Order: sequence, then C-alpha cells, then structure tokens
Amino acid sequence: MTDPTEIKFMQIMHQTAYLKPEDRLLVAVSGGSDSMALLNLLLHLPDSMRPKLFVATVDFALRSISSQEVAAVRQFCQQRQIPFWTTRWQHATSVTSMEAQARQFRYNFFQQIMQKNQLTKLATAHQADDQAETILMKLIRSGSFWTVQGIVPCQTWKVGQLVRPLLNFTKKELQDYLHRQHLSYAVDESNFQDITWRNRLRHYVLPQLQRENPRLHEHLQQFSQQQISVQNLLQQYFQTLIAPRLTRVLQGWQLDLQDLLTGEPVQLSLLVQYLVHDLIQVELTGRQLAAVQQLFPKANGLLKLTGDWQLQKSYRYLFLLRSATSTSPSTEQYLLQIDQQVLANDGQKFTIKQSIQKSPKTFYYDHWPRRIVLRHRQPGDQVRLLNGQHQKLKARLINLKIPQWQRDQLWLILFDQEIVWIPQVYRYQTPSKKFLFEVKWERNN
Ligand SMILES: Nc1ncnc2c1ncn2[C@@H]1O[C@H](COP(=O)(O)OP(=O)(O)OP(=O)(O)O)[C@@H](O)[C@H]1O
Repeated sequence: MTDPTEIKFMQIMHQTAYLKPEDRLLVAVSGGSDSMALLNLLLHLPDSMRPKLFVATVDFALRSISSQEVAAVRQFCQQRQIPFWTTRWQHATSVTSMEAQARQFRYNFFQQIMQKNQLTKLATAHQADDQAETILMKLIRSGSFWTVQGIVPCQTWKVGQLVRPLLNFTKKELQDYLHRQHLSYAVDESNFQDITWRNRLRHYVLPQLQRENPRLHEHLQQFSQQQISVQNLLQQYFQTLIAPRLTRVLQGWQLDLQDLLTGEPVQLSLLVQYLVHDLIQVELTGRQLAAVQQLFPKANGLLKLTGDWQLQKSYRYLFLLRSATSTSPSTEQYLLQIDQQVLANDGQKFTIKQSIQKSPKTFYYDHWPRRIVLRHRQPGDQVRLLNGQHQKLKARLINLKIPQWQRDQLWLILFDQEIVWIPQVYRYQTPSKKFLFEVKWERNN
C-alpha cells in the first residue's frame, strides 16, 4: 500500500478504532466520489483491520442516469465478491420535504438489510466538506452551544453503530485518490445548482474562506471534535449537578437554583438548555435562549416553550411544567365527613379525624363542624390568625414563596366556610382547646 490517501485512512482507522475486523459493515454507496472512495479505501485496508464488507445503494430514480450508476456500483461489487443490495425509490409525496423523505427511505432500507443479515455497523461517506458546511449552517441558524454540533464520527444507531470514517478527508482529496486509482464515479448535477442554501455556501462562501486559510476544513473538523468532547463532559457534569436538586412535581419538574454554578445567566442558560433537552427533548430557539438568560436576574418570570411546556422561575426554584398546569384553578369541590376518606381528582386523598393528642398535624376548632368542604382557593380567601384577625390567603402564599401554579393546585379544607387546613401551608389558629382534629393526607407522587 503506497497511496498517501490509503496510508492516511489506515492511520485514522488505527487511531480511532471505530472499525474492527470482526465487524460486519454495511457501506452506503451512492456511486458518487465520496462513497466510491470510502468503499475502495476500506477494501485496501490490511486483512488484520478490514471488516467484512456489504454494500447498499438506493436508486432514487430522479435522474435519468441513476439506474446506470446503480449498475456501475453493482458491477464494482460483483467483481470483488461484495454482497450488494439495491432498491428503487419512486415518489415523494410532497416536493418540499423530498430530501427528508429520501433520507428516511434510505435509512429504513439500510436498517432492514442490517437486521436481516446480522450486520453490526453502517458506514456513510460524509467528508470534511460536508462537515464544514454543516457547522457553518448550524452556526448561522442558531447561537446555541448544544445545537451547533458537527457530524459525529461514530454513534449508536438503531440496529448497531453508524460510523463516518471520512470526516478528515476533503472531497478534492477523495476525487484525486479515485483518479489515481483509475476509478470512475457518478456526478450529481443537482450539486452544481444554487437552489439550496448548502449549495450556495459550498460554491461561494466556503471557497472564499478557504482562500483566507487553506486549512479551514481541518480546523472546523478539529473544532467539531473538541465541541463534541466538551459537550459530553458538560453533560456528565450537569447530570451529577442536577441529580440532587431536581424534584418531580405534579406536572413537571422543579430545580433548586440556590448556589447553583456561579449564578451567572449564561452558565444557567446552558444548563437549562441541557435540562429541557434531557427531560422533554425540546430544543430552545435563539429567541427563547435570549429570554432564558433574561429570566435569571429576575425573582419571578415565565417563558413559554415549544409544545405546551413552559419554564417558570419562582425565587430560588425553576419549574419546567406543562402549560395546562397554570390554567385557572378547578372549581371541583367535595363534601367531607369525619373519618371518611375523599379521593380528589388529582389522586390526593384526605381524611379528617378527631384527635386526642396534639401533633404538628392537628388543629383546634371552636365547635363541631356542620359542613366540611374540600376545594381549591378562590379570590378573596382569608385565613384566621391567632389574634382573631384575618389575613389574605394570597399574601400568605406570597410570603411562603409558593409559586403561582402551585397556589392553584393547593387543596383547602373548610369547616363551615372557615379555612382550617392547607397542606404544608396553614392550620387553623385559635386559642380555644375545644375540639382537636387531624387531617390524614396522602399524595399520589
Ligand atoms: N442513494 C444512496 N444510496 C446509498 N447511500 C447513499 C445514497 N445517497 C447518499 N448515501 C450515503 O449517504 C452519504 C451522505 O449523503 P449525501 O447525499 O450527503 O452525499 P453524496 O453527495 O450523495 O455522496 P457521494 O459523493 O458518495 O455521492 C453518502 O456519502 C453515502 O454514504
């Protein structure tokens, strides 16, 4: 083996160890320069490194020459005794998402072949030009550290692993290699048109940048590797940091922000992006990202996210909740009898008992109640203080820093229209020691 591209490929395969001789590898070959070069480079690996190779090609039937291209790949494989599969894709149901539909079709086909033939890995021929285009496109679209991610060289994928061994090679390098090997390849004319943003970037922006620095592709690939590595580290760090601070609440999660990181908004927004992605698989838009940063210096604030989710900052806590949680409180109402358990519509259970012994769960009341009601709060609700005066319930909830959404979820127990008990918030206050009651309360989570 003397070709410099083959030597470079072998060295990278050796260093990265993405592929092993015991692997059964499906190579996705379109017939273009990148995938033909990949197939040939794999074939020229020494026996001790070369996985068992299989090839699949999707005939997209969009160009008149596509079946000739497939025939050329088939012949290449037959001559070298490589098992080969192909299938034909006829129609896209809508023009706008044609590329996405084609990709979906392609990967489904690969998955089926891998399952049927016990293949462990899939290789595609994404190379350094694809990488540079991808990073720049994402950077232009978004300013998020988590979403500006380059193409990953190796990842777990449906039925095994997906590897991209050519990210360190430019298209030009691969085409020069094929010429030296006297191998032909198909040329996709649509790549020369300027309809797509990717093509315009490829034809005008990247060549200009490359003139400024010919090592641009190398640098972008290096940047991508470091970025992925830092993301992994940060993910691990955030996971351990968040674990003791994250609590499941009724319809979402609560995060304790007290002394978290340095309290700096950019750090916190990095963590929130991670959290939102990890918990509900939602990516924040650029505008939402800016709003998250503005949320942190404030004591309270609310930010609507994609779907029916929202972020709520409430003093030292951050809530990630379904928006439905904060709709107006339910007017549900239950009549209670002493010693009889009531099951509320959110699964919480309440029983009122007469008690003999005073405890943190008991309260005194002046007379035997005639009517006992369980309901949510209503405007104007007041609670009695020990001196006989009343305080607005809302003021008490604000003092206790109970967030808005939680206030509307609270259950109140009333004896003859007087609030006597609210879980973790209030117990009736009176100097009278006439009747002692206890509320047994069970939460569903
Ligand atoms: N029709 C196809 N059949 C099989 N694999 C494909 C097909 N189209 C693309 N691929 C695989 O997906 C990778 C990325 O696809 P993309 O469309 O970005 O590349 P491409 O420009 O078609 O690459 P190539 O130069 O190999 O034709 C290809 O390198 C190849 O491994």
